[in-house]
Amino acid sequence: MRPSDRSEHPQGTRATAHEGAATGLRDPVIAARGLNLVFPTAAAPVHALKDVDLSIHRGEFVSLIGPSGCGKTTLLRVIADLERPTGGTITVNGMTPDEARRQRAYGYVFQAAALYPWRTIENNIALPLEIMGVERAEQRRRIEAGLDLVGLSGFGKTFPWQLSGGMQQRASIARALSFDPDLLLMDEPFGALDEIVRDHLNEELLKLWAKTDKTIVFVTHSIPEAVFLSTRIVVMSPRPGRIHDIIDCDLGRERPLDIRDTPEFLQIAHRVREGLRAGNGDE
Ligand SMILES: Nc1ncnc2c1ncn2[C@@H]1O[C@H](COP(=O)(O)OP(=O)(O)OP(=O)(O)O)[C@@H](O)[C@H]1O
Repeated sequence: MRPSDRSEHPQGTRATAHEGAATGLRDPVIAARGLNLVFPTAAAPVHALKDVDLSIHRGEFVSLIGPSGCGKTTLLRVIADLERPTGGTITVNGMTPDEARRQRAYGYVFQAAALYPWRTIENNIALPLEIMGVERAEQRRRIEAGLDLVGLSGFGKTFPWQLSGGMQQRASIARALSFDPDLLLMDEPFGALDEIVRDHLNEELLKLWAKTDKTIVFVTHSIPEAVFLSTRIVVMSPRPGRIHDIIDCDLGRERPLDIRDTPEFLQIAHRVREGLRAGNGDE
């Protein structure tokens, strides 16, 4: 771990050891330093992000958790170049977010599946490939691989409305992965789904992550979801939006659903809950 990263763990010490061991000295995929974002509004400026320092390394699964309005989505949108910070610096794959977006360094999965209803599932997945000018045969190959990866083989010719909410979200994940980005940004992708479907998709996402070694940044409101999925959990607090704690989640890569009943899991969940409480109390 480099000295400059120490400020990222305001209250955590375990995270420090883990990050060093797991990631060595490789350049971070995402490096935010002193990041600030103030939205000018008619009423009063909103300090959506304040002094955010965060490094995310290749192959990590990092969740952003915190109460409504703490800046989770804003941080994800800054990484994706959908918002511009008003202070500090951020790099994505060593580039500015603008360059990273142009080079299609990431796939983005929104809260709602956001599939085009007039396109079949395979044509939705093909959309980024069409925009990139990928030739037809290669498009076909990638569509099939994408459908297979998210367990939707055989559903390519259906329309979004013919699929359940969970299947639609899988299709949107396949679309985000169609051009094989190393980085996947996911904004509460399973928030609207019922618990059983969500559990299942959490398991599927973990398998996909293990298989592809992507770097994933995942926004959630759910403590169990964050602990189940993540290698690190960034606990954020609101007004202004900032990082309250970064918690190491060293449960190994193989995580069956019943890991959620183990003392290790419950201990991490407890720490996240405490962090959320303390962060809210700081207001
Ligand atoms: N375009 C905007 N203009 C003005 N204020 C904004 C804008 N986008 C976000 N905000 C404000 O910035 C703050 C952070 O919003 P953000 O959506 O990032 O929070 P969040 O943690 O993702 O919340 P939620 O969990 O409800 O999605 C909030 O106070 C929000 O109202």
